[in-house]
Amino acid sequence: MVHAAARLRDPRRGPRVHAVRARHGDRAQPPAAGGAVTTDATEQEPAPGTDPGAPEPRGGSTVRPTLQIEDLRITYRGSRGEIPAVRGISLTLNPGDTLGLAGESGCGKSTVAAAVLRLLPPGTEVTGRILLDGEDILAMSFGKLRAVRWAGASIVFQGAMHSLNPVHRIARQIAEPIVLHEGVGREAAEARAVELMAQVGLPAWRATSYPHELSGGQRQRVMIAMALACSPQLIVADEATTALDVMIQAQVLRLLKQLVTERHIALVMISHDLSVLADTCERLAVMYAGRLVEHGPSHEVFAGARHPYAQALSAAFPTVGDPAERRNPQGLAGDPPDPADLPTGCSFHPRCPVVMAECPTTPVTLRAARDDWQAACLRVEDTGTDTGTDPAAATGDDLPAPTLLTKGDA
Ligand SMILES: Nc1ncnc2c1ncn2[C@@H]1O[C@H](COP(=O)(O)OP(=O)(O)OP(=O)(O)O)[C@@H](O)[C@H]1O
Repeated sequence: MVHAAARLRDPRRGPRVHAVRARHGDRAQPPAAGGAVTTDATEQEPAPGTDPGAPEPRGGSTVRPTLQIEDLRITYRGSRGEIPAVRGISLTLNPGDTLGLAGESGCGKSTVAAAVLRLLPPGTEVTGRILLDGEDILAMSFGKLRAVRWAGASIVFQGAMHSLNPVHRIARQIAEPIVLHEGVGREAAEARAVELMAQVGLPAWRATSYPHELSGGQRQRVMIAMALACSPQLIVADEATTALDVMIQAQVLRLLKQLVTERHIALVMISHDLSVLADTCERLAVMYAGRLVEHGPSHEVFAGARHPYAQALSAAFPTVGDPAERRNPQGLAGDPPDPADLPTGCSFHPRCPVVMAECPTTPVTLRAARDDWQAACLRVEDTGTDTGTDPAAATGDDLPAPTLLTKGDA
């Protein structure tokens, strides 16, 4: 299970201020001008309250989380100035957990995904912590990071055609990470590639095909086979099936779900489509304007979200099944805010159909609607059924200083 509980950080702690620090190593860049980052008090106090989840005892033993994200904040820096795309996200996935990450375009989903494998552009500022099997991704040397990509965690993006090398045959491409990470000879690695192809439903004769000879669904399967090649503990699937037609999408999703279950892999699946996430993942997290606004059991969130934004998102999809319970899709007026200029109080209040007088002035973070279900809305009564610990409260001020990503990360 994914754990998240909503203990609010002690407001007396106040906002944390970190000095910007460039990591030394591969082609390191100098620290950003100014040398310090302060996030405004509105946003910091109280801090977003999802629990990164202390390792949960299972059958008497302690399970080390596959992925632990603690108070992650990400700011892009470029010609458009500073764009705070992620504003304090905490999540924990244990082995075998499946988490769907949903939200409209621009809410920060892909930024979180890219951060997990440190694939953000140079100059991006990251604070908080990302632990993969206990190892700090942001503090890792580039050499170690290279070893972790594919073998520890792999990512499947939308648009496999662009991710595959057009001049190499399929088996060779799937074999590549095996050769690279396991020191296996090319012939043996390609034999393994053919086995992997069988697991994702691709016939052996396709081993010698080029990407352009495959359909979109087949190419996406190749990407999944590559993602599985080095038996990672974590797969991040970012809109991995969005471009596929519905039949192929259903097949690929079934396959992914099956492989994840069989191999006890943790899965973070990103999509605009809440219904797909609800069908594939056991838990659902909804993002808005760089923050989590709801996090709970998939089917329950999809059927009865607590946050008005998550409600609107799920109402945008038709339900199937019992005709008596069927609903027509409904839209949501307005657009997500500019990440660099968020509305005060609850960021969603200008679009909220049930906005209250205090919403524009009162910052709101995740509240425990239930021990396994949180929503960031003033209308949600905080049951205080917190099962975990606030990362900051648990560790004091020991969260690392921000990392300024360097060219070596790209
Ligand atoms: N490389 C970048 N440089 C500057 N800003 C960026 C960069 N990548 C993303 N952003 C901005 O960060 C914010 C979050 O983008 P992100 O792609 O993470 O959202 P998303 O929820 O994944 O959207 P989508 O579903 O469209 O991929 C957006 O405002 C986006 O414009």
